[in-house]
Amino acid sequence: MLEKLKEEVFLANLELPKQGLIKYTWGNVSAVDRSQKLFIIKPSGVDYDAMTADDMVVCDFEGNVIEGKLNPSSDTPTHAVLYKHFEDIGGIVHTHSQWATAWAQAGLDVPAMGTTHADTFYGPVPCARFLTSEEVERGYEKETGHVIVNTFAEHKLDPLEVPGVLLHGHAPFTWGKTADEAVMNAVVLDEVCKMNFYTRQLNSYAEELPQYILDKHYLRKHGKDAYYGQK
Ligand SMILES: O=C(CO)[C@@H](O)[C@@H](O)COP(=O)(O)O
Repeated sequence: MLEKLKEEVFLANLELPKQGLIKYTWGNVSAVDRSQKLFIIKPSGVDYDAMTADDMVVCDFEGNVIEGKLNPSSDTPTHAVLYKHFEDIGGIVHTHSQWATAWAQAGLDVPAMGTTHADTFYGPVPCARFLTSEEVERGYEKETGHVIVNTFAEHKLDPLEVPGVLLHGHAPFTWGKTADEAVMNAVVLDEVCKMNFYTRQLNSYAEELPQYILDKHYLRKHGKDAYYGQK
């Protein structure tokens, strides 16, 4: 069942260590099949060198395992909530990549300081609040998903325009139309966190990108009048 998508998810997971986004098993990638209301995610805590496409786990939008011999990622309930509420996304990534995690631990939104940011994220990437002890008690990973969804609702953000978030004290989640796009967005987010850090070291008063440059860069790559690349 869903063999092609399993292969895609497996390969996207292997990209995380290749891109230097994770150490050990500190991350996960999933992708969804909207027609079947099912998603595929990597198994929990399995060494990337030992993992095969056949180890991928099929889950429903409640996080129940539908097919697979291994336990799914511990973050499966978060992915399930995001697929349920962000109806246009096709893939999700969670990492503990160094630079984005440093910003998450600092509890800072990631401002759009340059066009590297604007090519992918149409505005600042928000840092969602700490979970409360009640939320952790109620269901840590599921409530993590709800905190992300509520953060986007409060900031009136479109998850396709801002395809990522930081969680205070934790790390980033990114997403995209596919698992590969979600991985690319995780790479970009980590890079812009690093660039922003250095920018603020060089000039703590460095300004955020003016709105018209943010518009220009985001919209030339995305949206109906996009002209970047071979469109
Ligand atoms: O956030 C964490 C650990 O803090 C987990 O996402 C990470 O270790 C990945 O766990 P899984 O192997 O996907 O269960």
